[in-house]
Amino acid sequence: MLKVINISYRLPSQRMLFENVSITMKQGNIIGLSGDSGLGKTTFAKIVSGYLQAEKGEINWQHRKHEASPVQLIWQHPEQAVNPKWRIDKIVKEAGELDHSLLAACNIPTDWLYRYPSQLSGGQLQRICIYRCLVTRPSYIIADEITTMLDPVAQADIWKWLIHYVRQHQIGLIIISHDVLLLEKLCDDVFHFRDLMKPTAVDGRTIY
Ligand SMILES: Nc1ncnc2c1ncn2[C@@H]1O[C@H](COP(=O)(O)OP(=O)(O)OP(=O)(O)O)[C@@H](O)[C@H]1O
Repeated sequence: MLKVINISYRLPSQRMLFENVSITMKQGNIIGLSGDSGLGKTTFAKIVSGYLQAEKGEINWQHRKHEASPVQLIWQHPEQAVNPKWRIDKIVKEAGELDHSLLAACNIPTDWLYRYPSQLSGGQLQRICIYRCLVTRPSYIIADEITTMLDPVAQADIWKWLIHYVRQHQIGLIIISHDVLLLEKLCDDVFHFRDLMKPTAVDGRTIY
């Protein structure tokens, strides 16, 4: 179980961005998170995956001993998530030993490993970022607008195998998107970010 309990975040300007956000999910569940621009969804994702510290609140998970965070974030802009001066083989090996069966599952031909990020399309580079996330064997993944910049065919392609993979490996997935129709198609449940902040969430909002 991933339990996020009453987390609050204050911006450098001292304005509270959000207060008492709670969510509970099991491995193997797929949850959609929508909400207006600027509500704090990306900030929430960064906190839960360990990139930012909440002002208060708790994040708990049950996880086997592991070096990498059990909650991994896949970013919206893959080109900003990788070092442009590194070849792809170096980028992926940074996250873990090369796993050829996972490369095949991600539909990544080995010749991509000898290219630089600028020599791959946005969709191809996002696959590399997804591989890099999966090779750390996460228990949970937060996918923050990961296909927004892709054409519909590339979008459908990524979701088809990623959803299959997380279901097969019992990984919990939170998908953040403005596309509510897409969320309704892919997810077991869809929530508006604002609903996670309701006062009723004081003792932790339980999904399922
Ligand atoms: N380090 C920071 N300094 C100042 N303001 C920040 C900082 N980080 C986030 N913000 C502000 O916090 C608000 C929430 O940002 P965030 O990216 O989390 O929202 P979001 O809900 O993901 O939006 P979108 O749907 O547009 O991606 C925005 O107004 C943003 O400008």
